[in-house]
Amino acid sequence: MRKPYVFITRKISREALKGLNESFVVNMWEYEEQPVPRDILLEEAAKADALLTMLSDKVDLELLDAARNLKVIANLAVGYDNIDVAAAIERGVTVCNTPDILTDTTADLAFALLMATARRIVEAAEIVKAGKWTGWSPLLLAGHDIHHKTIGIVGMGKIGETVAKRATGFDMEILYHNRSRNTEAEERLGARYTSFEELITTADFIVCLTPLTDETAGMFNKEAFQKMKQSAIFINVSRGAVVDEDALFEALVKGEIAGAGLDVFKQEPIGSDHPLLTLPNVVALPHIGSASAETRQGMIMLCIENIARVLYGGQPKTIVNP
Ligand SMILES: NC(=O)C1=CN([C@@H]2O[C@H](COP(=O)(O)OP(=O)(O)OC[C@H]3O[C@@H](n4cnc5c(N)ncnc54)[C@H](OP(=O)(O)O)[C@@H]3O)[C@@H](O)[C@H]2O)C=CC1
Ligand SMILES: O=CC(=O)O
Repeated sequence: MRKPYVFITRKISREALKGLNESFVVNMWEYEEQPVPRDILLEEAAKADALLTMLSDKVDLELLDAARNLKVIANLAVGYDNIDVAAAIERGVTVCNTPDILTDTTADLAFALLMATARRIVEAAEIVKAGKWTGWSPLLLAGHDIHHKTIGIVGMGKIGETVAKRATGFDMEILYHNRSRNTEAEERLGARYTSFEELITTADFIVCLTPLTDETAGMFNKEAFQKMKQSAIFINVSRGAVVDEDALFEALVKGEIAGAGLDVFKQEPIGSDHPLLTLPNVVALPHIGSASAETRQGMIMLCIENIARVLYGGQPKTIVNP
């Protein structure tokens, strides 16, 4: 009998594959930092019973139509906007992601980015390393206070709540906006539900943690940035496409807002000549929200477990139900 074929779209440790190797034929793209080329992905998908994908792999109709044997896609991310989930489900393919396991690590990064942007940590460190620190002065690199300010979280889900928990330690007032109220966060963290409009006009820190959907795409546009306080700092750890990056650039250049901390971009990797990267009040990171060694290892093991469960005919631990 043919053994099920599993294709992994990025190099991961062979050690992690032990649980799959006994029962399945496993193959992987052997590069850690380079995504699998599209033609190879399509060829592999055509043979695969299971795919372990990255958020940079586009799983669209073309791929799904080529993937006649495919039973499960395990995406190494909680976000799944890279996958046409409805089309996968229609074809009987189970889609899995990695919620929960990355929540704390991503919230740590979001809060670190907020702090780095507010307190100009990257600028300050660069000045010291470049030998440009000429001495102490009263307003040298004076940034914005974080404590006792108002944080507005758009997307108060698992990660949003965990960022809010960190904000309580800084005595911050917490506002949030979702499509539906999160009463648990209100009770546990003292968060207050507001409209999107109220949140963006009153918060000192606006933190985006929604998934990328048709509704959230471009939600931070010119109009939104114009409504923010001139002292506001915008933090995005969601997906780049929730932001109109030209509008953000304009808002920063015109001083309509004070700064931005960005872990995600519309085009990843962002080109080094992108206008946003020329601004001193932008802290830009290479999409590292969940990138701690422990969490990434846990995410890989969860994907492997999900694949094994589905190929053995069972239910995955974490399934995407849009
Ligand atoms: N930068 C990085 O490395 C990482 C980025 N992420 C991103 O963070 C996202 C959130 O993850 P997680 O917290 O686990 O997901 P959750 O599903 O737990 O939370 C998402 C939240 O967004 C809200 N939301 C959805 N649509 C809208 C909308 N149109 N307007 C306002 N709020 C909305 C949801 O509430 P409601 O349904 O009531 O609207 C929910 O509270 C991921 O989808 C991913 O894109 C995640 C991990 C790492
Ligand atoms: O961006 C990362 C994710 O897990 O989603």
